[in-house]
Amino acid sequence: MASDSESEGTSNYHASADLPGIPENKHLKILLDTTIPDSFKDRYVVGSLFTGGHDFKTRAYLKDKVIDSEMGHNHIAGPEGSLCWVPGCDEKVMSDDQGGECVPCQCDFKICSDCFRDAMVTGDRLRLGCKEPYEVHHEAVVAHDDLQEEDHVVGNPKLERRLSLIDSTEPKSMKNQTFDLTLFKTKVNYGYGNAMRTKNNSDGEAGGDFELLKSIQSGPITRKLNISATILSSYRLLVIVRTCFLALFLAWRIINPNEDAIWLWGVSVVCEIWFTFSCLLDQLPKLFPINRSVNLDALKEKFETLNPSNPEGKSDLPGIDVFVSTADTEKEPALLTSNTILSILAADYPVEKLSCYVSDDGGSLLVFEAVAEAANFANLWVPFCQKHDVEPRNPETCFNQKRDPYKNKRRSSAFNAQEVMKVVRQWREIIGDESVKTLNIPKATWMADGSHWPGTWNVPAPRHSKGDHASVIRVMLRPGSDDEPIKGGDSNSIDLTDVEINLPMLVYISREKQPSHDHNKKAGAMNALLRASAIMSNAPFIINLDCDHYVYNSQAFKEGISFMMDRGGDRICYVQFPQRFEGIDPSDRYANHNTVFFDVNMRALDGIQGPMYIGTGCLFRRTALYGFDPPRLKERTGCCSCCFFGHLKNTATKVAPKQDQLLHIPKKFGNSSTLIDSIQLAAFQGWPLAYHPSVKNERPVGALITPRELLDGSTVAEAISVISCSYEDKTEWGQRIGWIYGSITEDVITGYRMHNREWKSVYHVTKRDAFRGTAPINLTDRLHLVLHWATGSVEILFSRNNALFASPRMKLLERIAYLNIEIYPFTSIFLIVYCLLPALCLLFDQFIVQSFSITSFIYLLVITLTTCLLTILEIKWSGIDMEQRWRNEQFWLIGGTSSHFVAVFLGLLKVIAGIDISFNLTSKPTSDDAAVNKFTDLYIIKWTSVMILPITIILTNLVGIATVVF
Ligand SMILES: O=c1ccn([C@@H]2O[C@H](COP(=O)(O)OP(=O)(O)O[C@H]3O[C@H](CO)[C@@H](O)[C@H](O)[C@H]3O)[C@@H](O)[C@H]2O)c(=O)[nH]1
Ligand SMILES: [Mn+2]
Repeated sequence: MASDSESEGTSNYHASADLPGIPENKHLKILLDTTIPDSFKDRYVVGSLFTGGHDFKTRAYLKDKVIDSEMGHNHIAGPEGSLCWVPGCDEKVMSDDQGGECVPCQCDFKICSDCFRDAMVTGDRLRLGCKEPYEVHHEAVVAHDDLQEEDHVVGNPKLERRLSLIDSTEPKSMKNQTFDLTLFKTKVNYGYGNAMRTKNNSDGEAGGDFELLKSIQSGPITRKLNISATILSSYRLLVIVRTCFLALFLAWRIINPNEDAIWLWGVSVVCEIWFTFSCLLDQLPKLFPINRSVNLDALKEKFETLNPSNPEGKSDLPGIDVFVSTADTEKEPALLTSNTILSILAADYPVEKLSCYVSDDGGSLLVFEAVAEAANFANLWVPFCQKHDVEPRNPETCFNQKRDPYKNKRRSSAFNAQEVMKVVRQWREIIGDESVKTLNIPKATWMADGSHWPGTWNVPAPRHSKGDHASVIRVMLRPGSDDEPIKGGDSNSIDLTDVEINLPMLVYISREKQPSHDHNKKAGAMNALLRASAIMSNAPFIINLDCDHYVYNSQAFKEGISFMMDRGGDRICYVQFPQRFEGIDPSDRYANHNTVFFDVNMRALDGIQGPMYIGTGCLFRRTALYGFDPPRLKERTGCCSCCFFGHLKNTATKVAPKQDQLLHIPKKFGNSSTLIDSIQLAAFQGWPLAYHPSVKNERPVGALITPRELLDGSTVAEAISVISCSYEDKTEWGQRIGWIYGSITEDVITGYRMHNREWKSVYHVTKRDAFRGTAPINLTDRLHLVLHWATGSVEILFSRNNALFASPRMKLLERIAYLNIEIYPFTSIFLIVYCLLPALCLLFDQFIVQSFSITSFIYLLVITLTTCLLTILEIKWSGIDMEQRWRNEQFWLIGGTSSHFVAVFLGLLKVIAGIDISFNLTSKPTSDDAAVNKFTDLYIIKWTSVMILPITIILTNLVGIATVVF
């Protein structure tokens, strides 16, 4: 038995055998990492469950059998023979002709042939141990033959690059860090795994390099497709005509008051002015719509093709960390999450560059096990998809499986019963039957290996309930370690010969929760993942998916990355894909597809500064999420054709972030120095390829072909420390960094903040839907969803994120679009009044009706006519379905007279009385619901107070008509 104190102080990470409160825990073995060389540690990462948090000690629980199986894994060297000392490498040390170990430098730095070759090939013969250059007579010591083939590269001075290493042996101290933000400087050595060409060589080598680069530049990867000029000009003309008409009408209205019923006149004029105003806000941002297309062949040519800088044709694409959020197993079935995870793992992206992080806010063992099962199944599923080009790569949709195997069959429940019975039996033997009843048997939730689940228990207990549990990290699939893809054989149940069987990294994360801390819902969960992933994989790009949105198009990741890697891509903060839904009734009765928003408004915004961020299906640039400003370059041409006023403004070359911002970086980001150190690297890796020596913020070809570092235990332990609930105390997380807190529609604000910093975003409608999700189809749930969004909008209007206060950097039309989103719920007030007017007139005085209705009639007629024409043109340029467009209009009236009005009410309640509004998680339909009772859900009408108003309107109008008729 090792007591905790024994290992304390020697390391911030230790694996413990003694889990308190676990009887007869024979499965677990003591492991003190201090006795284990670095290179071994990573092997324990996959087998260990890391827990910790605010006042929990960080621990790694490890199982015997895991060690055994890991040791048996064929691409991990056994304990015999020394291993390479290069951080992250676990290859055997180079051997000489006689098979004995050989060390290429007198400093005795042990190195494997691959790392040695890398040090030579990348052109820098820096000795890794003593930092002196290696001698050039390397052929003598390297046993590998293939080095000879690359001699031309080694010998080519033009390709010399500097390989820099972050000294990982240095203790990870979190204090006394002076932050040197070389983020946007050009002469920097970026961390391990990223060779950086030295610039400004005296003999003009850099110029030579760019000659070489030009030869592989095959034109743009992405293109903007303009909408047909005839359609667009008629659209614009119509908008102008309509605006003029409305202005004239209003003027006439104001000049000619109806003396008989001045109240009626006043009310209707106010309503009409508002409608005109909101109509204008809605219309203006739609004047410059665009479409986009991606050329994946060009991407491949630039990033995955043989060239002198990339002699093996390895992928030079940047990494992507995918975040999946889930929070409640009742409303979000674990099977749904597993399917989403599998679709991500099977996406067509280089495995060594892809990681998937699952955030489980419920801390549920069920989700944990589901992720583990998914990881297990991925071994078969991912190569299978690759071999047979399966689409979509979500097993459930693919096989159209009809039931949820997890339903009513919770492994943990069965296991609990077994464990409890065991304890009862033991006690019976010792102290007879009677007293057993009074015994206090722990109601823990047990894991399959006999340990307690550190998260939420089936029978909640202190420190083990929703909202109160330790943090948990478990690496379910370890990152690919080899630079060579591992090809499968046909020993499996399916023949995987020549199919790559390496898998992306998969990590289960449940952040720590305590009742004393606000967890900030999804935004909080995303920020925890943002930090943990920075430490564990630090991909420069992040894709955010809700658990119910899966990858429907395996090329989607590459398509998104194309925009980031194209010229000018360094100024893009995110690429948003449309939300597309499955399981919606064919007639789309309640406009669930939201086509007008996704195909008209968002496309139009894309032509200004960019679409909004809508919570899921979005590819982010990590540094944009960190709250940095975009780089501003004066030599940009041709990339800003979309900007309305943009051309003139962007001439100043400012280095971002500002100097005074830099000094406070550690405080803003919290005290993990690993996290802070990772920022520069993420920025550099996210830049597009250099195409001209004078252009800054671009990276050299081949900088990302080196394999990434392997994870070790202390890294995961560091990741545990950044997901504790106290980490964000006194930092700017949620204020200026990461997903923004305090709003029920955190997504809109998070995107808005980026646009406010002058970042641009891109909207990409792929031919085959990139992602697909679910949406509630019955009226009640639909109205609640609308209520959720509308309340969020009202809330933003009354916050400092109001678009009226936007910085001058934000494009005017973009600002108008955000303003439109913020005020649209208010239209409901005027709409309701306007709808009630005719009925009221009928009830009171028929003469008034006549004078009122003639003018209103003209007004409504023209509005309707122009709207119809505009709609037809919109349909022509966005290609949406006529019927769906009509549904949208219909539902706008339903939502507009109900949810929107309640939203205004709730929003004002919050602003004036400070009463907080909370929304429940949206229930996701299970496959059962969808398959067995197709769309019966559609007709379910549950009573909701939201419907009071539309019903009142209908009744008043009916009564009005009745009084006239009878
Ligand atoms: O405490 C929480 C609450 C929610 N979630 C996750 O957040 C996602 C979105 O929640 P959901 O209830 O499905 O929201 P929707 O009603 O679908 O909301 C839409 O609008 C929200 C606010 O604008 C966005 O956050 C969502 O991404 C977007 O899909 C889900 O994956 C949840 O698991 C958490 O991780 N932790
Ligand atoms: Mn959702």
